[in-house]
Amino acid sequence: MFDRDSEGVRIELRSLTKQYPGQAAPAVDNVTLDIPAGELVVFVGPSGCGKTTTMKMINRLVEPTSGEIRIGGEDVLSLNPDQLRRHVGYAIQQVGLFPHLTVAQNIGLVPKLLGWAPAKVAERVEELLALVSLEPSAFRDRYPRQLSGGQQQRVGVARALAADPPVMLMDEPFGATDPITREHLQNEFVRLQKQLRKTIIFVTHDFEEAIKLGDRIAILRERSHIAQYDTPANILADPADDYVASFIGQDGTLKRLALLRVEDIPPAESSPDPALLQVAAGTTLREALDLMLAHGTDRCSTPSGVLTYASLCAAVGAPEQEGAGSGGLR
Ligand SMILES: Nc1ncnc2c1ncn2[C@@H]1O[C@H](COP(=O)(O)OP(=O)(O)OP(=O)(O)O)[C@@H](O)[C@H]1O
Repeated sequence: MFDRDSEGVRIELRSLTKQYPGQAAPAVDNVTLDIPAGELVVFVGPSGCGKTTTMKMINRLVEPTSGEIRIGGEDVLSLNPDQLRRHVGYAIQQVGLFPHLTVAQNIGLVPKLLGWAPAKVAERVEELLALVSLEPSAFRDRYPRQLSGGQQQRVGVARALAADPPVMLMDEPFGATDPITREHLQNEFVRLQKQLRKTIIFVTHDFEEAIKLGDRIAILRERSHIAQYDTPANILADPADDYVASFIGQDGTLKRLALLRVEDIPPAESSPDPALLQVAAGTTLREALDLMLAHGTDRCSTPSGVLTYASLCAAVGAPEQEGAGSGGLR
């Protein structure tokens, strides 16, 4: 199957349609989309617009009414659905851990089905627990009921990664956690994906989450019609229409600042200035702005030079406001 290589493979959806029996309109209507190898694509859209149906057709938990799906060039509809699902990682909000199996047994389920030797399964479980920041010795023998919601979701993500599939489908995998745990899981996930470069489809109705995680975002309307499919930066800079703009909301400028780091923009002066507020490389422009506001200054120094409030505004095409440095972007 397409997972000879555990790095991502391309997914192609062609005129994909799902008409549930007895429904007047299709839940997904004629969707065509290319998901490049190794990218994380987020589907965002309102409840009922068909995100989950679209995703579940890719691992054939839902059978398409018509259309084509290719993963790594292979025609998914001609594969055996059970075999297919062993090669596509799947993580969902409800986690779906088996209550009577330990954490290690839950994570090892698919590798075991694929016939891995027990020692290799055990080794993989240890590696994955460490990867999702759960201490193996403390967690491997617990049962799901002995874990917090956030810990269960991590085990869910570890299980989806277990057989090292090139494709992962994730349906609100962090949805059931409180905002702090959720942010922590998102940060870990961004770090993981930088290493793993899987092809991931990630469903959420949280646009902030989409911006944070997505290489690209597909903003969906009803019946999974694609309103815009582009990088977070391009969507924020140039929303296709009012519908897309309504997802971005009033604080589009702040969201764009959060996507750029201080080294990404031309400094106002090219040498650092030790007398100014010091901001480390890797800091986002939004964090730099917050620091400048907190220190009551409109200038800061980074390893690549001096940034000013005006240079931040110019970087995201925002009009510079009167009284620069006093919170004009807020
Ligand atoms: N098994 C089913 N039988 C009939 N209709 C269904 C079935 N599953 C989903 N639908 C309908 O298809 C449409 C799309 O549902 P889907 O779950 O894909 O949306 P979604 O965007 O994932 O929604 P949410 O964000 O609320 O999970 C909805 O109108 C839903 O009622």
